Amino acid sequence: MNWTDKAWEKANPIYEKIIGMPFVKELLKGTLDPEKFKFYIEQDSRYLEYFARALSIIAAKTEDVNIMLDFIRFAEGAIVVERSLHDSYFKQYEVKGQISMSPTCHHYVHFLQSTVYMSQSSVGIAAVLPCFWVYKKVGDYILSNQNADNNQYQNWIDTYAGEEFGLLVKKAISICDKAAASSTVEQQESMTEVFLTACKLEYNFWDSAYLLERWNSD
Ligand SMILES: Cc1ncc(CO)c(N)n1
Ligand SMILES: Cc1ncsc1CCO
Repeated sequence: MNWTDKAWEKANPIYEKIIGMPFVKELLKGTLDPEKFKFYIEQDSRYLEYFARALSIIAAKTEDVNIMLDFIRFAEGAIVVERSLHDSYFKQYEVKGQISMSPTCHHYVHFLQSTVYMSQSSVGIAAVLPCFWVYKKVGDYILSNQNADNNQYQNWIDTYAGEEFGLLVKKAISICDKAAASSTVEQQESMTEVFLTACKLEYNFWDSAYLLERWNSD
């Protein structure tokens, strides 16, 4: 069994909870409160910038030039997706000025940042894998279960359920399996730990948008 098969088996209960979340269910039906989606998109824009930074750090740290190139391209892709969110949803929702990070967004981006800086590249790769894989699974789940025409969130759904994104996800999974295959058991355990933490943070990220999370002192 590949490392990613085992890791997904452990992550599956978290994924099952994610597809049962009100945020995801209402996104699927198109009934999600636009205020909640706006909150999500604003936070996601901050997230994607730091995600791209994390991917770039992995690119810089890996010894394999082919993997370096893959991660440079992933980082570019994340910035392109961020820009397209800006161009469409930010205009639609009239978002202006700098957005400050919610506690959960802050937690997630700094978890990624410290993991990629402090750990060897295989562990960094495992930490960013849920950002690819969970979104692909959720995007596909929504696409195959939705029946509403004219979903106001279709643009978002198509980004992650699309074939283009699917190819990137396959590539990230295969890089992770190769990295795990040349790692010790202890290193593989570290990979699994950060992978599961990132899956939990994906849950929290949607949850925090649904709750319009604030800092307690605000
Ligand atoms: C929080 C979060 N995780 C993953 C993705 C997809 O990479 C995203 N856009 N936002
Ligand atoms: C995982 C992910 N999410 C948005 S872009 C991206 C990587 C594509 O390069």
